[in-house]
Amino acid sequence: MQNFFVKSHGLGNDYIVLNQYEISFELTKKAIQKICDVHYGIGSDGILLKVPSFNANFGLRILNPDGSEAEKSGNGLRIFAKYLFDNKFSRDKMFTIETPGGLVRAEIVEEENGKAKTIKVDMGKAIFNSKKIPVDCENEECLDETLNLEYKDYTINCVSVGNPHCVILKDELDEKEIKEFGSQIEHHPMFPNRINVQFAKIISPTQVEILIWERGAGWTLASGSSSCAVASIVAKKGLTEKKLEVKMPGGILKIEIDDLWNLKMTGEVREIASGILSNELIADL
Ligand SMILES: N[C@@H](CCC[C@H](N)C(=O)O)C(=O)O
Repeated sequence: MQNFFVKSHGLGNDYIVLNQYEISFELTKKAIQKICDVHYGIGSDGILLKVPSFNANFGLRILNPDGSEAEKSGNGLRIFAKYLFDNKFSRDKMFTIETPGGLVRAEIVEEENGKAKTIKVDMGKAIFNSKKIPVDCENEECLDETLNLEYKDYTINCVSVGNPHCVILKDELDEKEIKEFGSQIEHHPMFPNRINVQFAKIISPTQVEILIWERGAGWTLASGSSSCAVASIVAKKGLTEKKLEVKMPGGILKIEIDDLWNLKMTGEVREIASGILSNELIADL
């Protein structure tokens, strides 16, 4: 077993990719936490594990740095698509990937020196039904509802794009505020599966700026599923058009939404490093 890894990022949202058939250890909660730790491991916003699929060309599991599992990840899917193309698992530029949050179609739209650079992912449908997100809300859709924290209230809007999101519209974005309250919102009893949190500011009918607090990861520089979630909410409220740019601290993603709320996301991915996990790290997992 080689224990080969690749580390890449999508706009500063970084993932380690592993192949289930190329690792000699069990990816337990403790192992995930250690590998994602910046001091004891490689450090990352999560692990992408290549697994077999009967329904798609490839299968993907997405593991958060706290050891929990996510249903979907936008940057994770683009990073995984680059890994598949660059490492010749797929010679086609279009292929399907099965995630626990649904089947997606990925397309390499731009290459650089034979490696994938810009990737488009068909992320599936935005779902606004409270029960399906899930969010404990009396109304069928959780839009403009009040979330009570201990010393603060927020007006929230919830959506699932395969994984659950809570979007809070703001006139001004404050990094300190999302870092202070992100975890409390993520763990609020209204959200039985916890939730990803975004603060969002409308810049124009075609641009929105966001800050992100990710379930199981905390503050991140970018998030693909968060971008899709925010785009769905602001478009549903009629605050923007359905083709828009989402600006994050790490960069910009392009989102397109059709009349049935199907989402397409396009953006760059860059490889950081590849190598072999040390036997000394594996012995401590
Ligand atoms: N960074 C991701 C989202 C990863 C999953 C998330 N932490 C969750 O638990 O749902 C993205 O780019 O979408």
